[in-house]
Amino acid sequence: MKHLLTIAGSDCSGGAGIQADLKTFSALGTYGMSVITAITAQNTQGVDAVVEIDKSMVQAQIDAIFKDIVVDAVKIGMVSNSEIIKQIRYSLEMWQVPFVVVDPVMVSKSGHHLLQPEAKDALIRELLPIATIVTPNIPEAEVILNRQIVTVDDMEAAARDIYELGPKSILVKGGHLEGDAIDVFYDGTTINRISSPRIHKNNTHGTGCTLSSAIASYLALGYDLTPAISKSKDYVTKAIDSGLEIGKGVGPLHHFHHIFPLEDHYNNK
Ligand SMILES: Nc1ncnc2c1ncn2[C@@H]1O[C@H](COP(=O)(O)OP(=O)(O)O)[C@@H](O)[C@H]1O
Ligand SMILES: Cc1ncc(COP(=O)(O)OP(=O)(O)O)c(N)n1
Repeated sequence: MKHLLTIAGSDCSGGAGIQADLKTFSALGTYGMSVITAITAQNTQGVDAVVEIDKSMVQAQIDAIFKDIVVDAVKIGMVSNSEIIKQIRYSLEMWQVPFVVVDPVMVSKSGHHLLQPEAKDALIRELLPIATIVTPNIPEAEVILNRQIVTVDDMEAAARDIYELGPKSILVKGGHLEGDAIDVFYDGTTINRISSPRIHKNNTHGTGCTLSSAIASYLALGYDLTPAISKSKDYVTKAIDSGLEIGKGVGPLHHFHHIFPLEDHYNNK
């Protein structure tokens, strides 16, 4: 059994953040653990309030896990402020982990800031260089690079430029464009487009959290980056397509346990 850790914010409605991450870990047959950086009061319609956790408590949670349990991969999501970001960098350098997936969460679909604007530089400086893969959506890639991204060619150029900021690889997610859902992967050598049909359903809350947690799970399970991304995208696509109708707004994904039988992992490794 592989042990996965998410360092992220809590979404009390269960669609995004820590809750989506743990559901993904579990559905993919891994053991999930969490370090909470912030508590959000949110639902399918928006974010009502955020309380940030003190950095000393973030440190204490990380230490409690690592001094007792082997961690096979970490996914980092909502990190809120620069103090928490610096703490995460310090703690992960101290404890070391084979794979770090950084989802640079900045703004929720409903438009609420989940990263203080002052923390953007700290996120780029402290977390990108320790990332096995960083997974910005288009608005996040635009903030990181300070320029607009409107086509898939722009996504490719963005992937090359964000790679220069230090991650081992990058996936620019295309959920915010129209047409097929095309993501762009770059590992410093080759650019790949990973495409899936766009699903016209209203339950896409937590797609980014789910994708990054699935990638972390598949890396821990022994897959290389390219197959880990393809399998994760397949997982997200099916989880949207199930059309879970919960809440009055943008609903959550359905984390089917039966989509990926566990033997799949162990036979294909
Ligand atoms: N309507 C959709 N149909 C199919 N795939 C989607 C859809 N929306 C997003 N995706 C996919 O979900 C993943 C998360 O992307 P995105 O929604 O851009 O991230 P975020 O949740 O961080 O904004 C990507 O692989 C993207 O291509
Ligand atoms: C606590 C928390 N973390 C992250 C997000 C953003 O999640 P994401 O997967 O990008 O989904 P949407 O916000 O795009 O639905 C969040 N909302 N809350």
